[in-house]
This record gives sequence, C-alpha cells and structure tokens, in this order.
Amino acid sequence: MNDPAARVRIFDTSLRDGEQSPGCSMTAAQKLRFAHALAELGVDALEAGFPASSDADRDAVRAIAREVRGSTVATLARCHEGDIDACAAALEGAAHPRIHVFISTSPLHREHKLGLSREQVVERAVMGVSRARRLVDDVEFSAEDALRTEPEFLAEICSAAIAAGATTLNIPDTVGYTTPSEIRALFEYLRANVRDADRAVFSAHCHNDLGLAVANSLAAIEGGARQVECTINGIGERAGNCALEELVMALRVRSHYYGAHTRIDSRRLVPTSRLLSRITGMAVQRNKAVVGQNAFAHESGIHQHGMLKHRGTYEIMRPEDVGWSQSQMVMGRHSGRAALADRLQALGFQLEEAALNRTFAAFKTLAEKKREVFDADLEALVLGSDAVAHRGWRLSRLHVSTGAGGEADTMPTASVQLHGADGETVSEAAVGDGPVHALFAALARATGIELDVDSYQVSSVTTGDDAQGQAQVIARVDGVEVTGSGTSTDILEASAHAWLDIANRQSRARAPAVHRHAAIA
Ligand SMILES: CC(=O)SCCNC(=O)CCNC(=O)[C@H](O)C(C)(C)COP(=O)(O)OP(=O)(O)OC[C@H]1O[C@@H](n2cnc3c(N)ncnc32)[C@H](O)[C@@H]1OP(=O)(O)O
Ligand SMILES: CC(C)C(=O)C(=O)O
Repeated sequence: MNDPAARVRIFDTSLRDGEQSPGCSMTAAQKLRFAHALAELGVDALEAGFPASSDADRDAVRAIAREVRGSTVATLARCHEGDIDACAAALEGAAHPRIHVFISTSPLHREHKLGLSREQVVERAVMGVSRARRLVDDVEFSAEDALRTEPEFLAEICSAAIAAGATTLNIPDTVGYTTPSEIRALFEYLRANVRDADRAVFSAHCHNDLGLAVANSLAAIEGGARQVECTINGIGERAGNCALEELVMALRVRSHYYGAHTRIDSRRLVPTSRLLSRITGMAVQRNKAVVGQNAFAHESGIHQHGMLKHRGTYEIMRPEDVGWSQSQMVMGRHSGRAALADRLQALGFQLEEAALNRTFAAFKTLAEKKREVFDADLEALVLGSDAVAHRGWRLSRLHVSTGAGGEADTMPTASVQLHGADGETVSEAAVGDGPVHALFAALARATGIELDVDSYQVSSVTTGDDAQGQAQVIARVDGVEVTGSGTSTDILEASAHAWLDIANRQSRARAPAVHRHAAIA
C-alpha cells in the first residue's frame, strides 16, 4: 500500500443496515444499550438509524445522540428535505453528529427505481448534501449501487458531492456484486478522477451476497478507502454486510501486508458479538470466523497434537485477543492419543501407556456414538460409569412452574429433590427470572454449589415430536471453562442434568486424589 501508516476508520451500521436483517429489529432501549457497547468497542462512527422511517427509530437515535460519547453518531436520509431535517432534529445533543445522505446512481436504479435522469440524480444529490451541510459539519454522501454505476458518472457525482460539502464519500456495493480486483481498481480510479478527492475520506460499504464482503472491503482499502462500513456478526440486508470482527482482525493479523490499523479494542469483539445475538435472538453460526463457537476449537488429533506443542501451528491469532478466554480442545471422533492424555491429565488422571491405549480404544468407540465426548464421559471411561454415577448428586424429582401475565403465582419457581453420593436426600425450591434461572437456583441451594454460568443452550439431538433435547451449560470453575451436558425429552430435566454434570465434577475434582486413581488399576 502507498500509505504505510494508514488509519482505517470503522463505521458500524449494525443499528441501521444491520437492523434491516429480517428478524433483527430492536427496541429503542436495545439500540441504546448496543450503541454504548459499540462506543466501548472503539468504533469511529456508529449509524444509529433512519429517523424518517419510524417514530421508534427517531426516538432511538435521539437517545443515542444525547447519551453515547466517544463515537460519531450518524443517521441516514434519502435526498429528501423531510428525511434530512428529521436527521438533524434527532441528532440534537450529539457531540459529533453526521448526516448520511444517499441516492442511487446505477442505470438500473435510475431508470427503474427512481425514474430520474443522470442530471436529475446529480441535482438531488447536491440538494441533499448542501441541505445536510447547512445543518451539521460532517456529511457523508453514498452513491447507492455504485459498483454497477458507470465509473465516469460516479466520479462526476462524487465531485459534485464534495463541492456541495460532503466530507465522506461512500461507495456501496449495494447488492454484493463486485470482486476484490474490481473494487480495488474502482477506488484507485475515483481517487485519481474525483475533483478535490483529498477533501473527503473514501469509504467502502460491501454486501455479502457472494460471500465477498470482507475480501472486497480489504481490497477497497488497498485501493485507498480509509473508512469501512461494517456490522457486528456481519448482519444486514439479505446476506448481510462486511463483518466488523473479521475485517478488524484481518487488518491486525496481516498488518505487515496492509500497513493499516483501526482503533478497535479487539478484546471486546466476542462480548459485543454475544450482546448483539442476545438482543436480536439471531445466533452466530458455530464456524463463523473470530466470534463463532468453533473459531478456536480443535477436534482432530493431528491438529490437537500440533497445538499442544505450539499453538501457532493451528492458530493465527490468540483467542484472548478477541475476547475468548482460551482455545478449546474438543474431544471427538477425530481426536488422537496426545489430546486424550492431555485432557485426562487435566482431569487428574495419569495413565500408563497400556491403560492409556485401553482408554483410547474405549474413547474411540464412544466417540463413534456421541458427537462430542465431554469430561464426564472421560471420567466414566476411566473410573467406570457406576463409580462416576454414584459419586455425585442425582436428580430424583423436578417440578417447575412458570407463566406470563404478571400474577404473583406465575413467578417462575422450581423445586428439586436430589440423592447424594452417601444416600442422603435433599429437597429445595427457588424462584428466578425465568424457569431455567429458578431451576439453577434450586440446584445451587440443594447442593450448596454455586456455579458461575457463562452460557446455556438447548438443541435438539433427535427429530420428531419426542425429540431428545440436549442442554449444554458452560461455567467457569477456578477460572477455567467447564462444559456440562444433559439429554432428555424434557429440556428442563436435560438442563438440570447439565448443571449437575458440572457441579458433580467440581466436587469430584476436590475429592482426595487417591480415590480417583484407585479405580484406574
Ligand atoms: C440500500 C439501503 O439500505 S437504503 C435504506 C433502506 N432503509 C429503509 O428503507 C428504511 C425503512 N424504510 C421505510 O420506513 C420507508 O421505506 C420510508 C419511510 C423511508 C419511505 O416510505 P414510503 O414513503 O412509503 O415510500 P416507499 O418505501 O414505498 O418507496 C420509497 C420512495 O423513496 C424514493 N427513494 C428511494 N431512495 C431515494 C433516495 N435516496 N432519495 C430520494 N428518494 C428516494 C423512491 O423512489 C420511492 O419514491 P416514491 O414513493 O415517490 O415512488
Ligand atoms: C445507503 C447505502 C449506504 C446502503 O446501505 C447500501 O447501498 O447498501
């Protein structure tokens, strides 16, 4: 790149383009909460919404403009007086307000969508930018569908937008059509052919219809873009936008190649991604780069063996640097002896070679039947399942009541009865914010064990009306992430088993070691 110390500004549009994902609408309070998280993450600008689109969006933008500090607050408007004035009114109180006006420039959009000639589109763009510029100092202009626009017309309208006062020129690949070499060449062309190009920051806004949004945004940077528009988890219209976490980490991991940096606090990437998933209810796919559950999980024996020798063999970035606590060695069908021995050692078992070989054979047989082999399964393999089952709490009765409507008797309540390792029976009850919360609170009371639960999820492991649900609880025990699982046709019962799985392991781990080694022989 020509500019070795380039700073790339990150413009997050999760709250505007991201919210355009079907199913991702957020309330004003949720948008405000997420805007604070984006400011903490260190985004240079956050697009808070499109005030003219609804009262709810206008109210969300207002609250964000008044409260959120540390990032420019941008809002979107068509080249319409009303839209632009609504932006200015909603942005009142913002420390750094930006109005972002857009109009389509491609022949297809001009003819079929707007019914406007080239001249009329330029006229509207100039009207929009100059009106916005009278209201705020920071004005962004976007040429919608820029990548399907005649390059010389794009240069003409960008030149007119700069002359009218635009400070950022955004070049959107609205339908995710371009390729890396094409967009790079377009940015180079625009930087050379737009009049007074140095008076504006060039920006890329890439959609992911062909899965190229991040690659195209990186290529735009190579071509001279110094702002990239992106969203957390890559949410956005249709297949989404450039994923912020992927772009930021690509620039960081390949900093020598790109010679560019951002001011994002990368350790906040995973917490921010999780917050967005919780707010929108849109799960992140497991194999999603950087923030997916599998991003730092290793299952195959050859990789695990390499990882145990040097993590650089199979990891190009550290999980801690993006907000995960550690890499994960997942025990499954593809795991080898090195990983098994290492995991068993972490569980307190030092096996001699012959015992390890026997356990390994039993482990492979079990892994054929189970997708993932958990610590409790390994303990059962080594100690014998009876020994494990009888050395902990077992659920003998469970009752959960819940409901909605605000009546006192619908408050989520759980009661449990457990049998202990020494034959004792204990019953306890608790209320909670929801049925699972109440259940976990009742189990904590009954066992006297407090678990610091990090995450909880239920998935179906069989199909049909009588499908088995598998509950997975991840808790932090002595600073280490421990996963417990339970299966049942009743998801609350599965959840109780998953919670007890961790609690029992925690108490076994604290039991005298001699007892645990005795069964191995
Ligand atoms: C690529 C993008 O992501 S663009 C942003 C997309 N975001 C949104 O659409 C936000 C949500 N939208 C809405 O709530 C509504 O569409 C509103 C309130 C903005 C407009 O609603 P309506 O007035 O009912 O218009 P409708 O949505 O049916 O059509 C859009 C109108 O805007 C016009 N228009 C579209 N883009 C622009 C533009 N950039 N500048 C000027 N006019 C435009 C269209 O030509 C059409 O005009 P017409 O009504 O005269 O035919
Ligand atoms: C309004 C612009 C920036 C947009 O979202 C797009 O073209 O995809």
